Amino acid sequence: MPTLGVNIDHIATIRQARRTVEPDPVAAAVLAELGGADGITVHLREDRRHIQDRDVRLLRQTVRTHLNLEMAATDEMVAIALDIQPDYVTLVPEKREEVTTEGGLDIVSQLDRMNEVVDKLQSADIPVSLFIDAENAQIEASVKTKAKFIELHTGRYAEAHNEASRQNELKILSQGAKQALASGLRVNAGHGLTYWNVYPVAGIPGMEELNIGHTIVSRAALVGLERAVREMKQAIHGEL
Ligand SMILES: CC(=O)[C@@H](O)[C@H](O)COP(=O)(O)O
Ligand SMILES: NCC(=O)COP(=O)(O)O
Repeated sequence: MPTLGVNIDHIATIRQARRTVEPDPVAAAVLAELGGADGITVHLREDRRHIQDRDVRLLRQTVRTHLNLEMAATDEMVAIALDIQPDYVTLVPEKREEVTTEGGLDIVSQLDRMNEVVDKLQSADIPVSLFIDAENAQIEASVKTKAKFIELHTGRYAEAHNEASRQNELKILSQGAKQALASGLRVNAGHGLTYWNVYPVAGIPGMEELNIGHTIVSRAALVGLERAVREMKQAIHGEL
C-alpha cells in the first residue's frame, strides 16, 4: 500500500484568512506525524496565499519524516529549494487566478525548461517529481527529463460525476502508472482524494505515495488532526 504525504497547505489557509500566527503549520506537521503521516507536503505558491517562506524553513528543521516541497518551475522557487533542501520537490503548474491546481504540468511543451530545472535540483541531490496528467506523451516527456518521480493528478478521477466515468478515470491512472513504472519512473498521486475515493487509487500496483490535504484538514477541523490522519491511513488500507 502507498505511503501518505499529508499536505498541510490549508492549515496555513486558515491562518492567512486573518494574517495572524495561528494555526501554525509547524505544529500541524508534528500532529500529522503523530497520527502516522509518512511525509509532509507543502505548496509554496508564488502568491503566498497559504504557505509562507518561514513555514518551509522551519519545517525543514522540524519534520521528522520527509518534506515534499511543491512549487512552480520558476527561478525564484528553484533558488529557495536549493537553499532549503527539501527531501524532494514536486514541480506543479500554477495560475494566480486559480482556486486550486487545475490539471498537470505540460512537460511536452516546456521540455527544455523542465530539463534545466530537474537537472539543477537533482544535481543538488534533491529528487524531483513532476505533477502531470496520466497521458502517454506527458509520461514519455517526463522520462526524458530524468526526473525520479511523477505524481499523477487525480483531479479528474475525484471529480467524476458517475461510476462509469470514475472507473474510466481510474483505468487511465492505472495505465499511466504502469507505463511510468515500466519506464523507470517512481509513481505518486494526489489531488482531490478523499476518505471515500482513496482506496481504489491506493490499490494501483506500484503506487508509492499519495499526497492528500484538503479532505484531511477538513476532517481535522471537526475531529482533530492526529485522528484525521490516522483515519486516512485506515482508508488507504481499506479499513475505514
Ligand atoms: C499541487 C496540488 O495539488 C496541491 O498543492 C493542492 O492543490 C493544494 O494546494 P492548493 O489548494 O493551493 O492548490
Ligand atoms: N499534490 C496534491 C496534494 O498535495 C494535495 O491535494 P489536495 O488533497 O489538497 O487536493
